[in-house]
Amino acid sequence: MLTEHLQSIHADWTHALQTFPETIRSNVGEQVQLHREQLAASFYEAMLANTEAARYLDNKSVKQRLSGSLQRWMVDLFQLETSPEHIKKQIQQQVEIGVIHARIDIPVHLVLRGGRILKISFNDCTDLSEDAYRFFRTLLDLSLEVLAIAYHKNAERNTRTEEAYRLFSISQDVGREKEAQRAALLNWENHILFSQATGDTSAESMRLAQSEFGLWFRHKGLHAFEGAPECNQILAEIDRLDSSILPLMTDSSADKINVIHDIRAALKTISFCLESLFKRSEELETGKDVLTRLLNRKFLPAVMSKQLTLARTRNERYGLLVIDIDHFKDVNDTYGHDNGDYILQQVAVVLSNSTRSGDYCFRLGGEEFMVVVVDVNQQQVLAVANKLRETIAKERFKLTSGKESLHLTTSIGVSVYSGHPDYTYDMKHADQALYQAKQQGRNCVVLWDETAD
Ligand SMILES: Nc1nc2c(ncn2[C@@H]2O[C@H](COP(=O)(O)OP(=O)(O)OP(=O)(O)O)[C@@H](O)[C@H]2O)c(=O)[nH]1
Repeated sequence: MLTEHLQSIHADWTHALQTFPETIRSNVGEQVQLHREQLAASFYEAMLANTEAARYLDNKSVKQRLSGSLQRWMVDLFQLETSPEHIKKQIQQQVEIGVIHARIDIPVHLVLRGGRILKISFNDCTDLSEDAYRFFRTLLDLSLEVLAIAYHKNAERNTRTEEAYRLFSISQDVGREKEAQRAALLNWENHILFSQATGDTSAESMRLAQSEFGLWFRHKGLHAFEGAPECNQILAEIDRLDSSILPLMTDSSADKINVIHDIRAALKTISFCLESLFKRSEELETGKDVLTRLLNRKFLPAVMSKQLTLARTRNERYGLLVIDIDHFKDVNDTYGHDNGDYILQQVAVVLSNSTRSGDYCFRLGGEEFMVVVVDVNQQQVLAVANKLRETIAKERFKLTSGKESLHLTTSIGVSVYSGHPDYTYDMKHADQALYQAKQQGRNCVVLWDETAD
């Protein structure tokens, strides 16, 4: 589903394809195809000459990857196809590019500058009718508009998450806040019961939304926990209590015992949601995965952008190890989930103890971990990966009974910083190498092969 903004772009895109005759569109498409190398060359020449843009680029990546991607993007953009599905696909592709720009943090003005360079170069290397140039500019502008929308949305989301987190961690002591809000909710319940007993049931003084808890939740909690699904659930329960259940307190035909039960049940749901929100925020506050105490995924962007800056400015390369426990499902199936959890904790300890203090150990999720090995070359990363694999294979992992133990093996996919400004690019390669390690029979290390891409 396209958002409202993108739907209007879809309409404009369709209109542009309908307005310009096929002869013009096909002519422009052919010229883009013919001059793609030259267009990409002038684009990157101008970008590399710009100090700000050059921070995101280097000659090797331009030659090996970026120039080819830019050429493919342009040729794709000027395909002759005009079906609504094709236009939708085109728009979605531009959205994906905008999301990557936001992740890499490439400012929009540089993207616009790129668009301007392409327009000038296309003019310089072709000799076409004014209508053809107009078509070229229209489609390029539509694409840039989508890129900017996607960029803005994602950059804004990142900032909002950070803001919410900051607000919470700066102004609150999470542990104390949790206790205070639990107590506020309990106070409200006591207040309701007391009002019922004394017959003082004026609706306004009883509304949960206006209580200390309600005010805190609506003004601070919602902001701090923004985006969490429990927020809507709490809001819905507050609303249900205030608008449907509380009025029954003054309704002489309602069964008061049932009303009290309903209030209790709603408060229980709210408490439960609140508990899980706080639990997540404690995890967020420390940046640690609750089970293993390793770093959680949330902190990947922060850590990786620091590493990328070091790689760019000080030429300190890093390696990524994506580590997956082999046949972990069998461990759960044979010894139960608690033992599975216990083993994950022990694997995390081995990872922490076997890496240097400057390295970063993440739990990516489930039984998959990642180590960012800092300041290394390819040979050193491979040595670290092999040492880790051997250490884990030699270890005896205890079961919760304390009596038995078992051996485990791991498969490890390795990639080395490639110069790409988007860290997910190298992570994807480490993932692909891990897949190969599993294919090769597990309990092994595979380095991502650059020539295989
Ligand atoms: N105990 C426990 N198990 C988990 C956790 N997260 C994921 N798992 C389990 O990890 C297992 C992963 O299984 P698969 O993805 O099939 O992989 P595998 O059995 O390790 O097999 P290969 O990776 O192919 O060697 C599943 O059984 C998940 O339920 C967790 O937090 N605790």
